[in-house]
Amino acid sequence: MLVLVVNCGSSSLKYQVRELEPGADGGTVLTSGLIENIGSSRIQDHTQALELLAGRLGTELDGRTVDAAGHRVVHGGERFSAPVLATPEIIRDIERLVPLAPLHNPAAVLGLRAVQKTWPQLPQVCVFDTAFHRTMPEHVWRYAVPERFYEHWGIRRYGFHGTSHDWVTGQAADFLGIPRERFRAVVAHLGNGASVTAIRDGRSYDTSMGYTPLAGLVMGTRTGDLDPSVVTAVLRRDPEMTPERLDAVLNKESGLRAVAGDHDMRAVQEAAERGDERAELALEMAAYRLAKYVGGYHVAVEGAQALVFTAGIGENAAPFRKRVCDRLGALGVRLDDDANAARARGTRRISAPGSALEVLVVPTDEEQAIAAATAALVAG
Ligand SMILES: Nc1ncnc2c1ncn2[C@@H]1O[C@H](COP(=O)(O)OP(=O)(O)O)[C@@H](O)[C@H]1O
Ligand SMILES: CC(=O)OP(=O)(O)O
Ligand SMILES: [Mg+2]
Repeated sequence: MLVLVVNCGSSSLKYQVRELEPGADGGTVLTSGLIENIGSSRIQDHTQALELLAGRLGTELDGRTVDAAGHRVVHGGERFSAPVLATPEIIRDIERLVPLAPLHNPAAVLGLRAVQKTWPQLPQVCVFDTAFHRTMPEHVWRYAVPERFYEHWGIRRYGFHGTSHDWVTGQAADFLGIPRERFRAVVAHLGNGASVTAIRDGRSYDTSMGYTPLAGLVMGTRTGDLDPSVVTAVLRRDPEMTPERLDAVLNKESGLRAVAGDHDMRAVQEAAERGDERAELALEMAAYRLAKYVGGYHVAVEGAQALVFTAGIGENAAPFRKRVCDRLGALGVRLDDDANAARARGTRRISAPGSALEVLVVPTDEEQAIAAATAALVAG
């Protein structure tokens, strides 16, 4: 079976076509690609990115046709706790969740509809970022707010990047030879969006994102954790400010972009190396915030066996990993500086012998996980 996997991130569209058997692993990759910098002058939006993709597939597949498409959908709310076959009604439900994930669900909806238009008979499956975090206990997913916030509006913590956290957890446990159901870890998914998850008994116990993907770490363009009074204060003081405008400021004009003037980690690192003080400050803020979470989650899981870095920054930004690990000496974390700096690929250990936690880099593979779930659902 040929499965097209579509992963619409906030600034990128990753796709793969995989050949696989239902019930087996993610199979082999026939073709793949990445359309980056969505939102730039070259590629204005996801619709344009999808047009580009349809054109490329025509030539890359050499006449073969895909049997199903699997989509990464960021917000599944409380309704979706497992992958589902997309119907027009399901797509409308995902659209209804747009206010909860303004950077992401619109892209997923565009992707679902664009594929439907191009290949009307193609079964499509939605795989949700929120599903993996459904194992969080109630004292973790609750906010200490009046009950009606949850009852009327579903205001609770959901957590995101679940497909990635799930996949990376399995890979890390395998690498270390620890049975997954006994694996305790802290997994840091650091991309444009970034989140850290406490893994207990191989499952999600806590995670840094919340009601929306705005909470937690300092990200490329998002604030991460913030005193909610900041929101009410700005709304009161700035007569021009509206909730929609402030949403955009907190999601798209904050984080590294606000502090360092650029949202891209490569650019911020280069600026810091040139001695740019704002870039240096942004990196210290981001590393400090992450280190605090790692300490907290080490406690949450009653002693993590491993700290795992993944996604664009986690897999590639060795100086940033070092900044974080250097703050974790009190936990007994010892980095192997050479292993950390080595330009390697694949799952690898970067901690020194005797480190209290194994520190690993594990490439994430959301596409493989989505392909497997898609094939299983379509075949079943
Ligand atoms: N070699 C590298 N060094 C430092 N940062 C990198 C490197 N490669 C990619 N990144 C960073 O990874 C981030 C994008 O991660 P990615 O997982 O692709 O994001 P998303 O899927 O959320 O769009 C960007 O901040 C980018 O600068
Ligand atoms: C949920 C989220 O932040 O996704 P991304 O990292 O793709 O922006
Ligand atoms: Mg991503």
